[in-house]
Amino acid sequence: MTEKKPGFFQRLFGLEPAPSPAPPETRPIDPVTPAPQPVPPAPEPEPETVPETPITPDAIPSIPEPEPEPQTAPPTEPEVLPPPGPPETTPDYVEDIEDRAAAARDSMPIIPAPETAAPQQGWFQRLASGLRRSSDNLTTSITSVFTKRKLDAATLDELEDVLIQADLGIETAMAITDTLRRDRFDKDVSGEDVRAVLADEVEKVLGPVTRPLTIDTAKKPFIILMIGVNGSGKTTTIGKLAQKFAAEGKSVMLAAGDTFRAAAIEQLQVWGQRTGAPVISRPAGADASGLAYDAVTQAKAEGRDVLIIDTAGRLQNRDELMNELEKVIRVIKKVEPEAPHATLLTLDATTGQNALKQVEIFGQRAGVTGLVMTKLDGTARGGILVAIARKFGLPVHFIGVGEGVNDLEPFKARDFARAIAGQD
Ligand SMILES: Nc1nc2c(ncn2[C@@H]2O[C@H](COP(=O)(O)OP(=O)(O)OP(=O)(O)O)[C@@H](O)[C@H]2O)c(=O)[nH]1
Repeated sequence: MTEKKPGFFQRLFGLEPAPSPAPPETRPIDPVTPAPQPVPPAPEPEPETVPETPITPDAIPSIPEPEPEPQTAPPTEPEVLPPPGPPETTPDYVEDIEDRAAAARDSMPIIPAPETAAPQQGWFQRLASGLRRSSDNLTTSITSVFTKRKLDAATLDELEDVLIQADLGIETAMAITDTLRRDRFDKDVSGEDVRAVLADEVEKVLGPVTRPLTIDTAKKPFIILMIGVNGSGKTTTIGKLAQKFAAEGKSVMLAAGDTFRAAAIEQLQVWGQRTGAPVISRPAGADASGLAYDAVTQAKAEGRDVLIIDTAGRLQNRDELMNELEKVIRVIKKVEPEAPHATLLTLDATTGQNALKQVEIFGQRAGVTGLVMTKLDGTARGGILVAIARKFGLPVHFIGVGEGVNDLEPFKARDFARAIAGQD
């Protein structure tokens, strides 16, 4: 192996970014507002000027919150689990919350699902344009490294740096430079040759994690638990998935398990309205595990095909919040011992290296079965998916490249590899 330049690892690890956006340490509890606002019409997008986390007007906005009342500590978890069927899960109570949910739904305007920014484009075009910041970053750096015609050791070192800084991970960076060293050392090599090797290597890593989310129709309902840090895209992804499943003719129920934020409950109710899926909810501040219990009980009773349970965003290092998540899972298992049938971790691609930590801790605490990476359109750090795939080998089910309803697609290794390497 070639000797590294001084300060190489220091630069590498010194570059680790803080997770973004930084979620609040305490959670506000909001009064429930009656109905969401209609989404404004979409202006034309400007791909060249995508901000770090683009919020397009045609997007599903996170419904703005009223002035928060700071709360110093999240709701505490009781030491002992309530016996099956806590008071708030009695049939009367369930009926009551359903009536209230139905009344709330009926009073809402029908809000069409936001379209993707460029619906006329095929998925690969949208993926490529979503990943443009990542691929431009890589290809520009690669081109600037390959100024000499013959491939030498210094150029390979520089290339390795570039690949690591693009968050691909040390192993993948080394695999790429090793291939070039073996096949092309002291030979003419162009940026295009390097991009081809990059695409092949990325595809090799991502191939094994490309696994679609399969809904087992024998499970009624198939229960999906959506988890992740604050703002990683859980609720939006639930909406997009609900839309997909509904379009496949499945009967879907949603559970507004992010009981900390009134806006998150409303956001889910809007998605329920759009997709025709009933939403089980409780007022903000209610116990999330009790809500999950109600939702599973009701979805079972109604013979729903799919139940998707939202959860409050939580940082992986907030132990008490991770305990609460474990409790939600335990309570779900009381009604349906094999559930959740899928526990999906949403990862915001813009968080870069911190996503590795999120996968590790959420995996340990909540038994993540698959990943959804969102916001690949808002970052130059899309390479992090490669590092995550190599390190954890967890299935990547979906990726999101925008806020529109069609901007979430099943993950495909070859497409991703070509797009990130800037290949058409
Ligand atoms: N650009 C872009 N934005 C996205 C994508 N997915 C979600 N978003 C946006 O990210 C923001 C946060 O999404 P939410 O779905 O509210 O995230 P959450 O994880 O439910 O948030 P909490 O409830 O705070 O934990 C919203 O503005 C979404 O529209 C994506 O793939 N691309």
